[in-house]
Amino acid sequence: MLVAAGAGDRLGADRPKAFVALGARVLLAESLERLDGSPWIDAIVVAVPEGWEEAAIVLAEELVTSKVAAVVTGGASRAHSVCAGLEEVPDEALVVLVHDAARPLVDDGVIERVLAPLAQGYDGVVPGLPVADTVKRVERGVVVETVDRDSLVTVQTPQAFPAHVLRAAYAGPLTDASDCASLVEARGGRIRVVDGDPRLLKVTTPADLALVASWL
Ligand SMILES: Nc1ccn([C@@H]2O[C@H](COP(=O)(O)OP(=O)(O)OP(=O)(O)O)[C@@H](O)[C@H]2O)c(=O)n1
Ligand SMILES: C[C@](O)(CO)[C@H](O)COP(=O)(O)O
Repeated sequence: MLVAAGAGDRLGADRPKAFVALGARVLLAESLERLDGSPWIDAIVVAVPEGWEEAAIVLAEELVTSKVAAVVTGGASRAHSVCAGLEEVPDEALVVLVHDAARPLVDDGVIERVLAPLAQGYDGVVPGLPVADTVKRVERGVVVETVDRDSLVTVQTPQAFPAHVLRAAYAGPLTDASDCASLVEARGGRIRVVDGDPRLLKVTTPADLALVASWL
């Protein structure tokens, strides 16, 4: 599943983030084409903002993608968009991989890394990166604690789950979960972390967009 229904307020563009230019085409095109070309992926459900469904269908046709099973209207939060996408995931799917369109530079390396540990019985697998900076907990502008960063990672997508585990997690309250794994964790699920990739940077600000464009 490719979630692309965010507004992109922090990017400050005149259109939803998935449809801003990245190089010669739109941001959504990059991850869509990469997932479509992956031998590990059979079907793709794309969630886009209301009013952008037709644009996404046209884009998929222009890219000559062959695996787009459905384009759905996303929701008010990422979790609601994932929920909408899950409705269209084929019943026979055993594994669901959820990826942010805002991370265009997805490749088969990270897809293989998140899929492999599922065979060992994990309830989910996420790519993570070590924290490079010192981390402090702050209250009203004053440091209250310097946090031990050795056990911390920042988490990326794609995130992979057995389909029944992800469906069960999204059948309950969505809370304000910022990623899929946190809903699985809340039900006691065991999530494995594998190596992420700095080039899987999430395009959030204009500086991120310029950086990712320079890597293309
Ligand atoms: N209602 C939402 C919100 C986010 N996303 C997707 O979730 C991913 C991560 O979201 P992020 O880029 O962090 O947030 P945006 O809502 O897109 O950006 P902003 O918070 O700046 O508005 C993106 O691919 C985004 O399209 C989504 O499908 N539906
Ligand atoms: C899912 C995610 O990309 C994992 O890092 C991230 O939580 C989404 O960010 P958001 O800003 O909370 O939408």
